[in-house]
Amino acid sequence: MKLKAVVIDGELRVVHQSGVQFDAELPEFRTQGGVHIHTDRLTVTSPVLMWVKALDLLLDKMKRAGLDFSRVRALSGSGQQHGSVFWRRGASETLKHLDPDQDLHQLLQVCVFSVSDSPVWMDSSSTQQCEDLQAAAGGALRLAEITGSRAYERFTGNQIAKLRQTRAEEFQDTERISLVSSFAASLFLGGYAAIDYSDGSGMNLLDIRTRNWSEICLQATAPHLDQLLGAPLPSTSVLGPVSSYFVHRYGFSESCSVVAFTGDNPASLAGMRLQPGDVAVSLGTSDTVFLWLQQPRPALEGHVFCNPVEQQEYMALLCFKNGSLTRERVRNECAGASWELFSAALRDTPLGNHGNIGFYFETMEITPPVIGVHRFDSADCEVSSLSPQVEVRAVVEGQFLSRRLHAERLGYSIRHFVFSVPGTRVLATGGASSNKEILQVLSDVFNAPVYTIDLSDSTCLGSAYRALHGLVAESGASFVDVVKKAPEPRLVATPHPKAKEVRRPLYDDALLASEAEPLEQVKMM
Ligand SMILES: Nc1ncnc2c1ncn2[C@@H]1O[C@H](COP(=O)(O)OP(=O)(O)O)[C@@H](O)[C@H]1O
Ligand SMILES: O=C(CO)[C@@H](O)[C@H](O)COP(=O)(O)O
Repeated sequence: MKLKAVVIDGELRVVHQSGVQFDAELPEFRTQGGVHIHTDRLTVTSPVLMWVKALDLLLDKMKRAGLDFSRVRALSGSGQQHGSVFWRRGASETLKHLDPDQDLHQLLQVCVFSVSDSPVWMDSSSTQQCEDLQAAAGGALRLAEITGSRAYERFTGNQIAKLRQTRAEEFQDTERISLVSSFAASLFLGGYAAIDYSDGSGMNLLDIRTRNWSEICLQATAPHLDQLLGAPLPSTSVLGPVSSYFVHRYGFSESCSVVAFTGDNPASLAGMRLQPGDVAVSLGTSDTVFLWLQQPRPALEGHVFCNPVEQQEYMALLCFKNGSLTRERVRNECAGASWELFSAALRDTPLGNHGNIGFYFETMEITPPVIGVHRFDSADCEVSSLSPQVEVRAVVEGQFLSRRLHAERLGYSIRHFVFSVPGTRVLATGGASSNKEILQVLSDVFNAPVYTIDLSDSTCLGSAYRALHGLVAESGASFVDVVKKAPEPRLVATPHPKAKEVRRPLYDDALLASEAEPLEQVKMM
């Protein structure tokens, strides 16, 4: 988990990149993977001041590297979706008068946040609040029709309801609630930034058709919540100029525009210049699969968000919690903690893994909502272990099989695409998309060609593209036109000629078995 920055020039070339790793460079916050997992194993938070301090470090690194901030015409950004920041009463005054001689961490460490540990996307502790919200909205499907998703524990509205019920004093002391994205934008603006439609769709609070807060959801969550949230705005909005703090401390121009920040997945859609018909697979901390949608058709599984670059359109997304961290654990146990050895194991084992497969839901999964680890040998018998090399392939094939199954279900439910339709491109991004062997398995399991963009971090690049678009969006210029000079995605893997053949008997059988019986057992654990 990192805070990262990318700077592009007018030709869309990347001219600067920097990053700050939370665990390693800010050890005083004692996070693992950027988060604290609480003793109930359900509550997951991050210290909000760690994010603030990371921004100080990042901007200092960029300055030391010689970046001329005065040439930056616009900035935007993205944050992990769903996470929330609670500003204490009086914080807006503090934000307006930041002293450029001090760093942000010093200025904001006392009395600015009513909750010091922000709930993040990995949290799954608000089940009761989810049930309450669905009951108030008239059921899970009705809630999905309004907000694009049934109630999910990590969605911000349910986290807000939980905080109001369990920490009433802190809640009373809150004057504004931001998402991680609008929180970061607020720091640059020196005032509260609006939540954009796209990231706002991950809250179970926004009506994705009217693009306004849903009255039913607001009322079921907390009194006067609209005042705490502020009005949502289009994702392409210019929110204002950068604050005088950044002008004096880093030399930004007074006319540098702050364009609305958004969620990491929406930003990634922009960074990959996703087109209708493409399937994006993001292999970051979470694995996500997302598509461009023209019409919203919300279902009980998956999410529909407002589109971050085309105001009238949408995107569909599936999120899988047991992604990179699970692959890392198997790497540590079976491949000597080395990605090279992990990749070698994938090269040395055949597609289909001789019928061995595993499903590794080490923490409560989001899609599907189950927990437990199950391995099956070639005779479909459940086994307690596999040899190290086989285990490596089993985890990657099992993960992508599950991604494909749920994406196909989403595809069918929105009647949008079916894999193996000629021309379907899988666009891969996120940290693990730098691993060619992992991408080969993705291509084989999805039976489609896999493409990447030069930068494995499409969220950052997407934020830079969105900043550029924000400068001209009001005049009607389309995002596609603004980014047409960007390099085309590169083909990195094509499916093995036998992918389809091997897939049917081995993958689909294992898939049906896992989703029916074993997972039913898991559900009862
Ligand atoms: N060579 C590699 N092979 C497989 N996975 C990798 C490799 N390098 C990094 N990763 C994975 O990428 C993840 C980080 O991805 P990143 O996109 O930076 O995360 P985030 O979405 O949280 O910003 C790490 O958890 C790590 O497991
Ligand atoms: O919960 C979701 C999407 O709904 C996650 O995808 C978060 O947006 C965080 O992702 P990482 O960037 O940490 O993988």
